[in-house]
Amino acid sequence: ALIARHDHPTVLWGRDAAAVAAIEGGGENPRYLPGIVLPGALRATTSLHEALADAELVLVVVPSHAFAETLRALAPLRPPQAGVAWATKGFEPGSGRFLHEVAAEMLGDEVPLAVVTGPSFAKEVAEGLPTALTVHSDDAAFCRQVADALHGPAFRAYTGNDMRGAELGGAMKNVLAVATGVADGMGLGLNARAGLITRGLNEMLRLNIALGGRPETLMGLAGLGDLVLTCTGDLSRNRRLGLALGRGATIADAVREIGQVVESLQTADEVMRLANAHGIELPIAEGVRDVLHGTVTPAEGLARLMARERKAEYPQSLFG
Ligand SMILES: NC(=O)C1=CN([C@@H]2O[C@H](COP(=O)(O)OP(=O)(O)OC[C@H]3O[C@@H](n4cnc5c(N)ncnc54)[C@H](OP(=O)(O)O)[C@@H]3O)[C@@H](O)[C@H]2O)C=CC1
Ligand SMILES: O=C(CO)COP(=O)(O)O
Repeated sequence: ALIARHDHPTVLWGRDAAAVAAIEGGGENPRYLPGIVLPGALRATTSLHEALADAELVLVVVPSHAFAETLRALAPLRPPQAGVAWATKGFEPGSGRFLHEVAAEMLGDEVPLAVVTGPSFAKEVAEGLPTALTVHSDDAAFCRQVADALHGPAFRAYTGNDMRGAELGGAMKNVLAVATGVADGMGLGLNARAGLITRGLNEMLRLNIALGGRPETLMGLAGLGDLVLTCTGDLSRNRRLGLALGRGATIADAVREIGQVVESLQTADEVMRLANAHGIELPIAEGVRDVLHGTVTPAEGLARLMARERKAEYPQSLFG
């Protein structure tokens, strides 16, 4: 909708014929964006072939568990001129690979790739509310092309060249949003929420540095920006999962009630796999992983965090 509003001929592909018909015929996505009038210029189709014909840019926005299969389907249909960007947040479930690694393997090293990420609830973007996010790519020209398509009167698209850091931020904030949701659901107060956000940012920074990433990416829209949004905004599905668990709901009931993708359910495992592989302690992310697996209750998770030894806030500088 955003790109179509910027006068780019835009074709949305979806697999649900009824949803596609509602968008194409009625200008509305009744399940995911009810009541929001989509631009008349936005086309929709169930044919990936039709969606990709003549495309100059492909933007993938499926959940992380569907990322690889979607790239596999689009790879043979992608016009040679079209680079591939994605707004998906997470890792490849099971392998923990970064999505830019999956994309490079499936599409080949010569295809321009970009990560679109930052604090951007879909509903607010669709409503035309002011939003700022960031596009990261190793290909500067493609990065500018993606940012230009998104940038407009109500949308600021920044650019960068740290795909790894940008993807790590988008993935980790979903896990940390569950933690603040749990704390708020348990009624632990505003101090606890601010403490979790700040120490959560510290977990992002430490893992990113262990992976060889740049701290400024995590201090920007891809990290801190999205962390604050998702840890405080009740539009976040990951935060809502935490809220429900903190109030005593079961995971199954909470997920059913939310009715949309909750990326942390997969990402928490992959974040901890990455952290363990690099010998990095992430007590908040680990607590979320264990609560999501049901091996620890929210109260036990809290007790575990509070019982940790006192230590320096920054044992060593993160900024060199
Ligand atoms: N919503 C948001 O505010 C933001 C979301 N993101 C990220 O975007 C990604 C998608 O999230 P979001 O759109 O919100 O999730 P939703 O749960 O709202 O929607 C998921 C969409 O992906 C489709 N889908 C799921 N699996 C497949 C598949 N195998 N093949 C094709 N289509 C599939 C669904 O189709 P169907 O209805 O047929 O199941 C549906 O249209 C996530 O990684 C999320 O973190 C990033 C920024 C903001
Ligand atoms: O990524 C998002 C906003 O930037 C959406 O967050 P949730 O997936 O938690 O709803």
